[in-house]
Amino acid sequence: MLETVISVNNLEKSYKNVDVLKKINFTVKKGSIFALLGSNGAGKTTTIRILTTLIKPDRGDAQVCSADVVKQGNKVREAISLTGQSVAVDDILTGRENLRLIAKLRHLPNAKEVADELLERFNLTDAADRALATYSGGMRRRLDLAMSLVGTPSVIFLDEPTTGLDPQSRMAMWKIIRELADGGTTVFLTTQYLEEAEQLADQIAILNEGTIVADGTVAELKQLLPNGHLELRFAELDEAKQAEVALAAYTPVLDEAAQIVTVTMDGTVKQMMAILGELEGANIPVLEFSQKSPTLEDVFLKIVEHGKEGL
Ligand SMILES: Nc1ncnc2c1ncn2[C@@H]1O[C@H](COP(=O)(O)OP(=O)(O)OP(=O)(O)O)[C@@H](O)[C@H]1O
Repeated sequence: MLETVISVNNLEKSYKNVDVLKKINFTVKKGSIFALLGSNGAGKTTTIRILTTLIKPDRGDAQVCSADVVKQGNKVREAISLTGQSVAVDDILTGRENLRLIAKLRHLPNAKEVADELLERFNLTDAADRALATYSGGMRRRLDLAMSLVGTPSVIFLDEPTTGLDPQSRMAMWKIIRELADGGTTVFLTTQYLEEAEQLADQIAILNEGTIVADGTVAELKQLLPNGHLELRFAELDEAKQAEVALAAYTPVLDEAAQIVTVTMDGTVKQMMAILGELEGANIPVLEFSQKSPTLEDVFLKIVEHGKEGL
């Protein structure tokens, strides 16, 4: 069985009268990618700040690499690195100088080699001797991540690693993150992009109003929302409108421009046949239909809207 690298137990944190974290619990396995999802202000950064020893919880405890984040902060800090939302690198120095500086600060004997190897790995060799001020957003993020890998930490915390990146840079970042996990590094990331969590994460936890409302693999989370959708397209808008009336029992949504009616269903063949039979009986010809499984976004929105009990 895979080793647990992060363990969070009944963690609580409040600021004045705001209860940011209310007894949260989760565990993260070695070499996995864990994504913490939540709306703005849900408490994601607060969780990361506690796990990286920047702030202390009010109650509960957490261990990272078997060390307690409050009582053994030094041990935790030796095992981790944190890459924040704001890029914490020096603009006047070059990429290479930034990396060497960090390697020296970490007392690595081979700072030059470490910097060269990371520049190569992050595809920054060509820009290595340019001042950082000339780097694009994607290059800065790559350098930021490269800097956090100096000293080969066991666990890396990435707070919204791809916010503001274009699709190409985002995919390059995803590739690097996957490679890190494949190499045995545990990755803890927060993201506002559900697609990012769906693409990358082995395990996802959804934080809502200070509570973990869902925790599992993408497939497990999707099972929380068994309902799927059936999209029915019609040749004429008039037919689509008739279908909307005929299928009133299935909460239809009409897209007039596309002449598509989307209905909610339980995903069974029986119900699909009942829906199509209904239209057949009413003499409304369907041009084409397709079944849609719930996306992670559907699950997230539903949970955030209604809480887990409302699913
Ligand atoms: N130092 C502080 N003092 C008072 N309130 C704070 C402090 N830090 C965070 N908060 C509040 O705690 C709540 C959670 O903040 P946090 O930054 O953890 O959320 P988040 O999920 O990371 O949000 P975002 O996606 O916007 O970054 C917010 O309501 C925030 O205003």
